[in-house]
Amino acid sequence: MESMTFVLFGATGDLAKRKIFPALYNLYLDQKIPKPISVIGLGRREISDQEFQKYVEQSLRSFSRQEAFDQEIIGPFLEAFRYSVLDAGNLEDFKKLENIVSQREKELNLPENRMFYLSVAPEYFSVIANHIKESGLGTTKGWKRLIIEKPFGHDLKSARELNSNLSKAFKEDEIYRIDHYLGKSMIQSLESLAFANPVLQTLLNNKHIANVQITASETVGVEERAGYYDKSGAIRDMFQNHMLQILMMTAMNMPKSISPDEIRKEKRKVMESVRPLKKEGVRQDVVRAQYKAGKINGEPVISYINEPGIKETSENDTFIAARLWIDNPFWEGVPFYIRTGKRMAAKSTRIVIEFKKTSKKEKAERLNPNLLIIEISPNENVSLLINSRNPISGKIEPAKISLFTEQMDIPEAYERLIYDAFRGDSTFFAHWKEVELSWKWVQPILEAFEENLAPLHYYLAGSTGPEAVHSLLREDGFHWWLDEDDVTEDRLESLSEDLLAQ
Ligand SMILES: NC(=O)C1=CN([C@@H]2O[C@H](COP(=O)(O)OP(=O)(O)OC[C@H]3O[C@@H](n4cnc5c(N)ncnc54)[C@H](OP(=O)(O)O)[C@@H]3O)[C@@H](O)[C@H]2O)C=CC1
Ligand SMILES: O=C1O[C@H](COP(=O)(O)O)[C@@H](O)[C@H](O)[C@H]1O
Repeated sequence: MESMTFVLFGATGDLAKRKIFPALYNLYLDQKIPKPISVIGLGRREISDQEFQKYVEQSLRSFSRQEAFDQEIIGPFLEAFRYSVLDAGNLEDFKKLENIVSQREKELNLPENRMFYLSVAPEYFSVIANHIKESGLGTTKGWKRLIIEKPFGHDLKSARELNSNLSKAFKEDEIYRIDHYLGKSMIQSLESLAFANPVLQTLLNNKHIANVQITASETVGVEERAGYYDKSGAIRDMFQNHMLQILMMTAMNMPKSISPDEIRKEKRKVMESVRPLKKEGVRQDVVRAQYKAGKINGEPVISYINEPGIKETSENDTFIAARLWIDNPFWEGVPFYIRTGKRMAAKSTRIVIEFKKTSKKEKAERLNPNLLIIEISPNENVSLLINSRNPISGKIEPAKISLFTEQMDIPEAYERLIYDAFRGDSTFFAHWKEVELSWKWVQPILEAFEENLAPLHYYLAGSTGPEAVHSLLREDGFHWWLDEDDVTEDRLESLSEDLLAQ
């Protein structure tokens, strides 16, 4: 890993405090950080280098995964940090920054490798990229990289504009678009799950699969982000990026080789094959909804429109579900159901793959279909629900084969992604083509919502979504699996018992 300068725009913000500093520190403790490194934090407020280092230390004490705060350990880490005041709109501030960066490169004898992390509001992305170019900061004898946070655009047009602006200063292979779901360990394991298990590889196609269900349910509400969320909704906040990324990772074919280019090429092919929607047809395949007051874990929860900062007339979606078809020879005829929502019964991100019942006997005896269950968070697990004969009763009973990964103290998504960016590995960052294809697919849905062509449904906080999301599957003869309060071991046990009782 080459030494570098890590330039952090938005160093006084929430994301830096909760995720970026702790990720850097954990990488440092795990010896996965370039040595030496220069870190330059930027924000508008006036603070000294010493105050900034204290601020970083506080963030580590509150949010670091590993607790190692002896002065001889934390001291050298903090010593790498400097701070400079910068207003994104002021080119002079960038020229001043260029001096600080160059001076530190000389002091530490660093090559001119510069990583720019934009942890600021999206309206600053283009101007910052432009000023990096104009000030000479981006003209180096080493490499330069840009890490950019979501949201990447607000719709197809704005995403294209943003990309065109960024590409005046950075080439595609220098841009690392963060989608933190791609940093989750189970998502990263999806491709090797099939690759390392020919038995699964053979089965994951339309000959054997009845449907695929992808869920990301959250118990939290809009939190302190009313201003952003009420304009974004579940469709832009979760669906266009995280959910479609999970779809691509789940449905892609085996890449020819495990390289960033090949993996991203296969992901792109999935998005190219997803059957486009027309805005007039959105209501048939998409369910949008908003939460009303309810209870979560026995505690009362207010409705979305009563959340601080949300207008009582808001028709924003806090839940979205869709039925998608992938028109390629592997997945032709297999519906993919995707849903995500806030204030639902449980926090759970998971993929459930339902196998077809192939024999008449299976159907006649109403046996449980086989399920491949991939739990992404908060638990990480892969399990297979199969039917087996109980040697004592002679009955066929569902049994679960679990492939537990020990719950070690595994690195957080931001740690993995920043480490990959340090090494120049872009596999688990979103390529522009993936982002563009996702916005293109989502665009008719945005238009249908705007033109009220799809009704807004309601669901109770603490539920599993509106009735319409259940009828969406019922129409096809399916139902959502593991849809009760929790996806725990107990839940799977009781599922087995329910099926047995049928
Ligand atoms: N927070 C989160 O959990 C997540 C955030 N994101 C994304 O990360 C980015 C940052 O979010 P977050 O940290 O929450 O935002 P905050 O509002 O907490 O912080 C914004 C940062 O930007 C700086 N800033 C504001 N205006 C300017 C300006 N004109 N010029 C230079 N710097 C400026 C602020 O500096 P100062 O305060 O000193 O003025 C502050 O450091 C956003 O794109 C957000 O969408 C993505 C996923 C999750
Ligand atoms: O990007 C986002 O993700 C979080 C959910 O992330 P998770 O890792 O906890 O599953 C979501 O709460 C937030 O609204 C969204 O912006």
